[in-house]
Amino acid sequence: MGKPPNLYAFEGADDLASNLRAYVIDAQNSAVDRHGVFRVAVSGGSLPKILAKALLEVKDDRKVNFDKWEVFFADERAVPLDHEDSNYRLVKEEILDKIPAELGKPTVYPIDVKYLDDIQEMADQYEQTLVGVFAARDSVKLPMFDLLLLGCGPDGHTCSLFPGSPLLRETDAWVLPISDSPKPPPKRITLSLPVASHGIKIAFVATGAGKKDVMKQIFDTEEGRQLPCGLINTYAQDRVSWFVDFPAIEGVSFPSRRGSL
Ligand SMILES: O=C(O)[C@H](O)[C@@H](O)[C@H](O)[C@H](O)COP(=O)(O)O
Repeated sequence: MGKPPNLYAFEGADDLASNLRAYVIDAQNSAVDRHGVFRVAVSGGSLPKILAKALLEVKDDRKVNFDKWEVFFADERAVPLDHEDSNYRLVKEEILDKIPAELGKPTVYPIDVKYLDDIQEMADQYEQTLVGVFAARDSVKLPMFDLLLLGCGPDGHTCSLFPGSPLLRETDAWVLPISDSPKPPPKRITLSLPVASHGIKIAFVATGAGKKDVMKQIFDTEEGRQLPCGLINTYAQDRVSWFVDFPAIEGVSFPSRRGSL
């Protein structure tokens, strides 16, 4: 038995956002001290809006140093970048377009839309992007993000890794195509489970009563530990922190720290 993940629960969105902010800025500062940049992978879904609140709305005296950020997509839908299903578009509209000039500009790595009709090629190209940034594949086994910011679906999926998917068994590729995602749209690319579990820090954000059944499964049952989010908890242990609100953990027995980090 390793060290369990951290589960932080907050009464409201403001509290969650200010604690998420503190956590992200700590991760940013240690990454910048370590290697001069902050490499982050983000998901779609409800996460970008909550992250925007944490990074851009909460006021305190600590600085989000966007100049040092390199932003990647933990998963992305195979659609044009201005399409309403695009995670890039979501992150751009919620966060990138709203960053005030004095906080600097992140470097962003979207998918290459040349390959919309060939998602295997799109996944391979995105993997090559990671290779270019994180070092050659033969010199590092897996890319190590400083922080992965992930969501959790009501079925326990994360990134575009869905329960029972053969993609969960992939041990070699860093980025995988999926053509039959149960959550629309069907065609996507996603980080593989080993990459998603390998971050220096991994944060899940899950809010609302719609998540309470899956949270109970993931934290309180053996079956739930086999779901994609549960597998990341098992592999990454206390490198994982969950930021949730009270409705999302109603009935969960696993101990949570309430109110602050
Ligand atoms: O592109 C996607 O579909 C997302 O990356 C996906 O993995 C998301 O994070 C979860 O479905 C949770 O979404 P919610 O936070 O909206 O429930």
